[in-house]
Amino acid sequence: MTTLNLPTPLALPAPPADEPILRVSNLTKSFGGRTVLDGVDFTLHRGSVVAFLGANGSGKSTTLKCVMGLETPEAGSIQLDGTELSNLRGGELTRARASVAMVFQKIHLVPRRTALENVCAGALGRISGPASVSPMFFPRELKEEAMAALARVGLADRAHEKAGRLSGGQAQRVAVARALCQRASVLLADEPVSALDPRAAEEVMALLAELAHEENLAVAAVLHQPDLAMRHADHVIGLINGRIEYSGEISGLDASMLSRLYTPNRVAA
Ligand SMILES: Nc1ncnc2c1ncn2[C@@H]1O[C@H](COP(=O)(O)OP(=O)(O)OP(=O)(O)O)[C@@H](O)[C@H]1O
Repeated sequence: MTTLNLPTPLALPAPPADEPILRVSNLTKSFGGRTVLDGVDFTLHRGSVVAFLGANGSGKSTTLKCVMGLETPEAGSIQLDGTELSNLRGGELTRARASVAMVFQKIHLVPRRTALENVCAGALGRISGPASVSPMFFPRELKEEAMAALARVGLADRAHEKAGRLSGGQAQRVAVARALCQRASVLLADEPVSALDPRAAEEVMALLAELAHEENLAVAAVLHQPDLAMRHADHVIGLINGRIEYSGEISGLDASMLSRLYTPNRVAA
């Protein structure tokens, strides 16, 4: 029989409720000798949306990739739920990272699989046995959880549609449902709405904000649309040349700061 192996929680005391779930300090990264992140510090809290703004090449994506382990920083600290990730190895690191999900501009769904099967795939990190190799063997309780996630993003009626037949906005919502099925507590979204039309972009950002506020997720989204950040983010981080130039409430982001953030970087991407 297929078993759902829930990850064993790390034996760490739960941080107080007002502690950040993610604390990044002094993140430093270079490519080919060129510094692209220069001492980046920020925190993410449950129940809140942080938007990363900045010109092309300012280091927004690299910041998220370092947190996800897709890039390795030269220096800095990344603490997830109070645990320094660089101190973890093997299964412990995998389990810690399982609480962070990523949503990309280029939506990574398997087009020939149904929306439901794609959402179930969010649980692959905790499944063993035949279900880990074929959706045919996904257990009933996983399908129910995936169905609830699809309902949460407003797509229960498309559960059995092949992902390749969904619109861009629907596909991105399926990707968000997959993150819910992963049971992530941090959702990193790298330009999640850049490929969507304005209405779908608005809907996806509204959904991310709703999930942050109602499901207590910590959401960080790289955006190229300051207006979307103004409507949906609780906090904004503005990067210039790999340094944080602005970190604060959306209300403090005035026209002159926005214009500075979007002055082309010294070395553009
Ligand atoms: N794998 C890589 N190899 C070499 N340089 C890279 C790599 N990834 C990113 N860079 C460089 O690092 C800098 C920051 O890139 P990054 O993608 O983080 O910027 P960004 O702010 O997300 O830009 P954009 O808005 O264009 O996506 C850019 O100059 C980019 O060319």
